[in-house]
Amino acid sequence: MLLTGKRAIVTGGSRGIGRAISVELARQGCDVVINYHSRADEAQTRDTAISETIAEITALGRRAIPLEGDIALKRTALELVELARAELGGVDILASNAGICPFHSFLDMPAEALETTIGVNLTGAFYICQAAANAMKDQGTGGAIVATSSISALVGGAMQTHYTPTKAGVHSLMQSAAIALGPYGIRCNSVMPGAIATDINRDDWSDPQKRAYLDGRIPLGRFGQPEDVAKVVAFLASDMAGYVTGAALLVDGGLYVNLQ
Ligand SMILES: NC(=O)C1=CN([C@@H]2O[C@H](COP(=O)(O)OP(=O)(O)OC[C@H]3O[C@@H](n4cnc5c(N)ncnc54)[C@H](OP(=O)(O)O)[C@@H]3O)[C@@H](O)[C@H]2O)C=CC1
Ligand SMILES: C[C@H](O)[C@@H]1OC(=O)[C@H](O)[C@@H]1O
Repeated sequence: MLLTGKRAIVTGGSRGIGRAISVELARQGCDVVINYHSRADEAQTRDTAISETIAEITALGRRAIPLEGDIALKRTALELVELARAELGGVDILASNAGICPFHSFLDMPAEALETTIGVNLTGAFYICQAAANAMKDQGTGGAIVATSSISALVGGAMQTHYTPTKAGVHSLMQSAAIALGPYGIRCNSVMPGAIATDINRDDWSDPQKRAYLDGRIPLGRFGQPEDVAKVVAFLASDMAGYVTGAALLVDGGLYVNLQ
């Protein structure tokens, strides 16, 4: 195990990549505070998702402590860190992962779609990184922050003009935070997933033509699974990456480098 006895916070941890990160961190020895958030009309789906995640972690013999809350709000970040302190005695690892991507064309982008996407993906990442870093600094034992950026930090998407800048922003946040927090022994890195099969892109990829096109562009010949990303997050959070900070790691099956 890479992370025996560590205490972690994972945002957006009920489904998809965040769920896989929560479970992998537990498999590697962490207890985990898990943040999630759903619209009221999705309550049943949400409750099932978080319950399944908790059950999986409990079966591994680790603790899973859920906290529902909108990560765009600073209040949620402070509550998450307070919960980790109260229940686990502190926080050693943060996986800042929560994100949304409501696909929309550029020229008629509603202000609300833009502002919500920036709020959850970038402002939310800032607040939780700041709150966790303050706790790690106070503890005096260092820590590791791994943010979920994206291949979309490096390349664009016509239906993602509100989204790709947030992922570039998360990448940049980790670079600057690595400098600010290095003196406290806190490492900050990001993962850049490529095309990973989760709910976020289910509708977009229901178009068979788009799916076939993407399929053909991935040198490793398959879409990624959430677990492909989670393993890299666990590595970056661990002492195996003890001299890695300010780095970004593509987890994309080679998609980014495949020009022709
Ligand atoms: N899938 C992909 O191809 C890629 C994904 N990414 C990034 O990976 C991250 C995870 O995405 P993915 O797993 O695919 O998406 P999913 O839609 O499967 O999961 C999103 C998670 O984020 C949570 N969430 C959504 N909004 C909020 C909010 N306001 N506050 C707190 N939690 C919230 C959801 O909680 P709930 O279940 O309660 O709704 C859920 O746990 C995102 O940052 C995304 O940008 C990056 C590159 C590629
Ligand atoms: C949601 C998209 O399918 C997914 O999100 C990303 O960040 C990737 O670049 C894909 O576009």
